[in-house]
Amino acid sequence: MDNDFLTIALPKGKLLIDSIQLLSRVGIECSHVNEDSRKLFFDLPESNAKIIICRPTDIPTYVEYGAADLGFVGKDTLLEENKDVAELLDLKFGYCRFVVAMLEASVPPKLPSGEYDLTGLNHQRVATKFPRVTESFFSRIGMQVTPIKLHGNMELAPCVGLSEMIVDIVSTGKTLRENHLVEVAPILEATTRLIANRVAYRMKYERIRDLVQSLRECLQREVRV
Ligand SMILES: Nc1ncnc2c1ncn2[C@@H]1O[C@H](COP(=O)(O)OP(=O)(O)OP(=O)(O)O)[C@@H](O)[C@H]1O
Ligand SMILES: O=P(O)(O)OC[C@H]1O[C@H](OP(=O)(O)OP(=O)(O)O)[C@H](O)[C@@H]1O
Repeated sequence: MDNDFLTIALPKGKLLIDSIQLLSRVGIECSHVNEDSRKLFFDLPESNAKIIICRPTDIPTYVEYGAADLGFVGKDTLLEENKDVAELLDLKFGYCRFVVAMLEASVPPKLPSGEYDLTGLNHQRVATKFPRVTESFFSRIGMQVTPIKLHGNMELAPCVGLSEMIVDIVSTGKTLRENHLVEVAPILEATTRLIANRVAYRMKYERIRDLVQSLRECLQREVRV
């Protein structure tokens, strides 16, 4: 094993461009990497590294099995996939929030604290791409729900009677508004994280430590600017 060589898994989709820009800024020049071609891996001999492009939800799996030493992944996906990987750094980009939402017409009353009273929704159905995060949130507030796993367009589910609620990512809030949905509870905030395979983290410790340090310094410089 070349303990200086890194295979880095990047997610196609919303997080790809920021991931490429950040890596290029810390000396792993990969600005030619893109998802427009069908090419899924890119050798970077000058950086002694390789980039592989994966579906965002598959990144923790590639890293857990060691097919990639490192991966860039949203905290939402990391929590949902629950793989045995090391979370090394919050990369700060790709900010989004997880919320519970439901149709405007069915929102529950509010408590004196200003929060919605969700207790009347016990045992209801929740459409989501994130059943683990959903169950864990509701069990934390003493409720049980039935998650219905979907792969996209969760907002449709309450509109057609598939579920009473959804748990999904909100960024601008436009998708909720356009489908007459209202946020009734925040769950958590997510940003992109750097994760590592646990064995690679030990075997390639110096290379990974130096990269983490460069990323940290780069992120701190950005905050100061
Ligand atoms: N509207 C959004 N605004 C900001 N970040 C988002 C938004 N939606 C998703 N994200 C973040 O980007 C990550 C990847 O989202 P993207 O939509 O590119 O892929 P996906 O379709 O969810 O993944 P997959 O194809 O594996 O199901 C999410 O896990 C989340 O961390
Ligand atoms: O608050 P907004 O800015 O409207 O963003 C929220 C939308 O973004 C995500 O969907 P995405 O575009 O990733 O589509 P998908 O559900 O098919 O993955 C999420 O699932 C919401 O539908």
